[in-house]
Amino acid sequence: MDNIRINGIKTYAYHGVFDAERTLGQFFITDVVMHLDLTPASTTDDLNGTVHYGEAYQMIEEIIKGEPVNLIEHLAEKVSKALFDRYDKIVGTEVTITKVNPPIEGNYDNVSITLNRKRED
Ligand SMILES: Nc1nc2c(c(=O)[nH]1)N=C([C@H](O)[C@@H](O)CO)CN2
Repeated sequence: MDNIRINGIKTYAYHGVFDAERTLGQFFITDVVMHLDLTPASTTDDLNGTVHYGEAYQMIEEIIKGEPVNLIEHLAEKVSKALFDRYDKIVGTEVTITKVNPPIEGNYDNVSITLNRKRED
């Protein structure tokens, strides 16, 4: 299946279980894969045959900057649902959210979760 990817959306936001995360905030990186048939766009050279990734970016960024939630899993679910609701052409999504510097002691680079979702008809 063809796909459109938006990679490395870096956003400062206030999601997390702990009070400190809600008050201080932290950086989140969001990577999105949208599965759809790109043949209409690739054959006609018409933007109407695909998803405008600039518009999708704005919507995703608004969600990440929006109402704080506890879990990055829930945040990813909100992004995925919004993409399906806004774009009929999308048949599947992969949303990865990374906490760049979470308040967890240890030697590691970062933490992330990935949700894979298919359109339910
Ligand atoms: N699976 C998850 N585990 C944890 C999350 C999360 O979003 N998903 N969040 C936290 C805290 O908010 C974290 O930032 C610091 O421990 C804990 N575990």
